[in-house]
Amino acid sequence: MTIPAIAANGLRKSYGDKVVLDGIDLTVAAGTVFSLLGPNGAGKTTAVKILSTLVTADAGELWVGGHDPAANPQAVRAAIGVTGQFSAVDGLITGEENMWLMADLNHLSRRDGRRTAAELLERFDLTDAAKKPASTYSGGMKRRLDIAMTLVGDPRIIFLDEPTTGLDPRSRHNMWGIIRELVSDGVTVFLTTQYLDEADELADRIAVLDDGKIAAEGTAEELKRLVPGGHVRLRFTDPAAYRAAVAALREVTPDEESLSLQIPSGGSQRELRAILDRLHAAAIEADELTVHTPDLDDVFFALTGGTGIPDQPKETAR
Ligand SMILES: Nc1ncnc2c1ncn2[C@@H]1O[C@H](COP(=O)(O)OP(=O)(O)OP(=O)(O)O)[C@@H](O)[C@H]1O
Repeated sequence: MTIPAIAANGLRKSYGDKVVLDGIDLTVAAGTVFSLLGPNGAGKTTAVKILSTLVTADAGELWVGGHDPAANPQAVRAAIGVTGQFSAVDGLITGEENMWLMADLNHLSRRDGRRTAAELLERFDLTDAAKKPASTYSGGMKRRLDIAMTLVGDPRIIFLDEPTTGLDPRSRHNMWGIIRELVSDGVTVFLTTQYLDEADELADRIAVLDDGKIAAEGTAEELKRLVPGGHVRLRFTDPAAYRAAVAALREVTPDEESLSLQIPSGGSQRELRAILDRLHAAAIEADELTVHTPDLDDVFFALTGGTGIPDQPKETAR
């Protein structure tokens, strides 16, 4: 068995009376993306802070990059990079100067530091902005600079704490490309996010954090199999047709206001035909029929009672 890049066993942390992490177990294989998914305040940042040695745990066995963060924080720090809500970017100096500072902190020679900085600025499309103060950068540019600064130390494990929160769709997709590139270089990524589509898109494994506990853990596909979220949705413009359909079909969840109804379904041809046959037999014509397969939204709502996840565009209809 290979040694995991990150492991936690029974991780606990409270602030006063508030239990933030209530016995968390997780394992992250080297070279994979692990996503800790949860709503605001779920404890994601606290978990990152503990694993990256910024905060000490109350209890639990931890293992990061071959070391125990509590016993050997320096060794853990040498193996990891952290970017996110507590960004290291200094807005008063230029992007390039931020990179040079990082090179100094990593004890690179002046020559190596300048070369590495130039290469990373180029890689993250920041060469043109390199001589401008970082305070003038857009949100996406700041995040890219933050990651570039982290990579100066060539970490094998990177913690990305909500790397795309607040970014526009284009910058989000850029960031996803950067994360994929890191993984293709063999880096292990520990990603926290409140976005289900982000976890679905990037993560090899996902843990859903809710109320200080891991509510479920697995691949996106495994998590989706946990919930019977699949359904067919029919929409009508004619109220009479809508009412006739509600009467004609079985297991219907009607929504009077939108003149639509849902029928649980795995979306197979046979199931669809059964629905269409019934509509046909009753001479009812729906104005719209969509098939929805379960997605991480369904998983999340089933597991957590639907607290606090922001609205996201649903792209599951076909
Ligand atoms: N230093 C602290 N002192 C007291 N309470 C804290 C401290 N840090 C975090 N908390 C509390 O712990 C809980 C979890 O916070 P944390 O920042 O880990 O959540 P999160 O999942 O990262 O959420 P967000 O998406 O808002 O960053 C919150 O209720 C927060 O108020």
